[in-house]
Amino acid sequence: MALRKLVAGNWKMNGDRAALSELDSIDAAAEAHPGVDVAICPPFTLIVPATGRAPGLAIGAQDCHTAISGAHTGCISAEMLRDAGARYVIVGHSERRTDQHESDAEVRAKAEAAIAAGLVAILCVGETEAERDAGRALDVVRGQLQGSIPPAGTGETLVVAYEPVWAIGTGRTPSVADVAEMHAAIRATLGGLLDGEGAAVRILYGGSVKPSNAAELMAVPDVDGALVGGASLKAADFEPIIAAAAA
Ligand SMILES: O=C(CO)COP(=O)(O)O
Repeated sequence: MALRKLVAGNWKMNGDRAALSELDSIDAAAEAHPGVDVAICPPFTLIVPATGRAPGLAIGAQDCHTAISGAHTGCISAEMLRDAGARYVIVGHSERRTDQHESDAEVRAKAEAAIAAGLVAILCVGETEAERDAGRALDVVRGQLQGSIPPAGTGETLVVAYEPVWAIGTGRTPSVADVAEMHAAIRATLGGLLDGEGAAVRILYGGSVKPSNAAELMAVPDVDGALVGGASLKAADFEPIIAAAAA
């Protein structure tokens, strides 16, 4: 089943108000390709101005807390993100799994909080280079999915992003055959965890997606879009990726 593709940009800890000018032509590119969903996940500080500046784009966040509110200094809840105008939130990014020691159980709780707040959770999984070299990539990702997929997730509320850690920000990508093998394994695992809904959950590829490789990645079976880091910061790089997803 061909699912509607989603191209999401993760700005990570980059961007100030001046950078929002990039959204003008990204918004126009999204409008020019109505068959593709386009989202930008800027830092928290830019969510409100981003929604005001680019009403045609879906805006997302890069993390949320597991609780709705309370004594959690410095944290942001999914409800707050929804109130700010966000529609998506990334959970379980490998940078947070490493830097903030987030576990699969915590990632699942964040995804559940996001869905309860009416957001779409983009849940990230992916193996390290050592795990791939040891032949464990499929097992590692299956384990992450089993530990973190919310059982109530549907095609409307949940997106999975496969991001091999060693491909993030390195310019390296897995072979098309390796991406195909992993996405097929993720699809099968989702089927086991979510029954019929597993076929409706979009599976994005992320890790050094750029204009020069987007077309071949988007053509891989069960690649339902991309989660893009560095190449989402500049409209000139992001627009061709949107176009590749639309082709
Ligand atoms: O981590 C990523 C997106 O979440 C990928 O980052 P790059 O596209 O910069 O490799």
